[in-house]
Amino acid sequence: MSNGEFVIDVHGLSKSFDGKLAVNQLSLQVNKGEIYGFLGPNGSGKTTSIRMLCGLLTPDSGSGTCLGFDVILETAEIKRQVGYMTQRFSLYEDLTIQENLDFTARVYGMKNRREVVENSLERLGLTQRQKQLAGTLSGGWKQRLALAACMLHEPRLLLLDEPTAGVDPKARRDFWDEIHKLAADGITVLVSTHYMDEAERCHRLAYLANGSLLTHGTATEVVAKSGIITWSVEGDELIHLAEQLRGLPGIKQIVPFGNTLHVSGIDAELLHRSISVFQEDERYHWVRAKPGLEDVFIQMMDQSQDVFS
Ligand SMILES: Nc1ncnc2c1ncn2[C@@H]1O[C@H](COP(=O)(O)OP(=O)(O)OP(=O)(O)O)[C@@H](O)[C@H]1O
Repeated sequence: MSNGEFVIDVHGLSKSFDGKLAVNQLSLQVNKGEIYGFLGPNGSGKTTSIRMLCGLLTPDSGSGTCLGFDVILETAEIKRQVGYMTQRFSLYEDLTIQENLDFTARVYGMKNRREVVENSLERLGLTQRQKQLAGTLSGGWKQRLALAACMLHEPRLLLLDEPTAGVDPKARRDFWDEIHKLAADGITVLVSTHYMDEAERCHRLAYLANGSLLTHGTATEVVAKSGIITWSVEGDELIHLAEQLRGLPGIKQIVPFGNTLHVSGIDAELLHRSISVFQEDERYHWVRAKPGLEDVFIQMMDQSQDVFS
């Protein structure tokens, strides 16, 4: 890699579609062997960012490198060397498992195709089922097959766009174990997700809203930077309590969490003043809670809607 340091190193990437800004001045640095999470609501620009990084979309402005190659001038090299798993797995449902892998190996122009596909089938434990149509596999197996397909050419960078959407929790956990193994082998992974548990499994993460990167860092740093203060309350008829709390000074959000409500704000004193009346009510039990990523991201989503709506 020419920059010798970052696997992804881009500055000020922007992209508009029909005059509407989809990604606004994205700057991002990702280290080798790092699992970097991309979070944000639907339409926030995650896919567009990933496509600019792997050379499928040309940025309107900005510059940088991916795997040491220029994201504007050397896109052919980048495309050859990244593994890109698109949303909905991009498998051909009416081709067999073996044919899907073979097709991908052909796309990458691999010379030792047969051997590579056979090895991949064996690693997946799908040799016996290689003639089965990909469309008949379960969601978890489709996902494993798609990951195997984008790993055939041994990329050093994986770009995974919502790889676990609609997959059951066991398959998601297995998938993340696999991702961590790959990262331990030095493969860098950029992964977009809507799942908070997955966000917590990333080494670092970024949150996008309306095309702009609002925050980034480790999960702990992101929570600490947000300055959010959260109280958790237990008791009966929390739904009525929520109605009474909504809109009071200092209360920015009220979110049900199982049998509790999380009541959060940024101004500790104002928040405390607003909830103090209800703290005296013996029907409720209040404790200061450790805010999680979900509290922070809900808050960010609300803020960005305030700004952009
Ligand atoms: N090819 C395109 N033509 C026109 N508009 C597009 C195109 N691709 C993306 N957009 C728009 O750009 C914005 C960002 O979309 P993008 O798909 O990057 O978001 P996302 O964060 O990946 O969303 P999701 O979580 O739903 O996948 C959206 O408003 C989307 O409609």
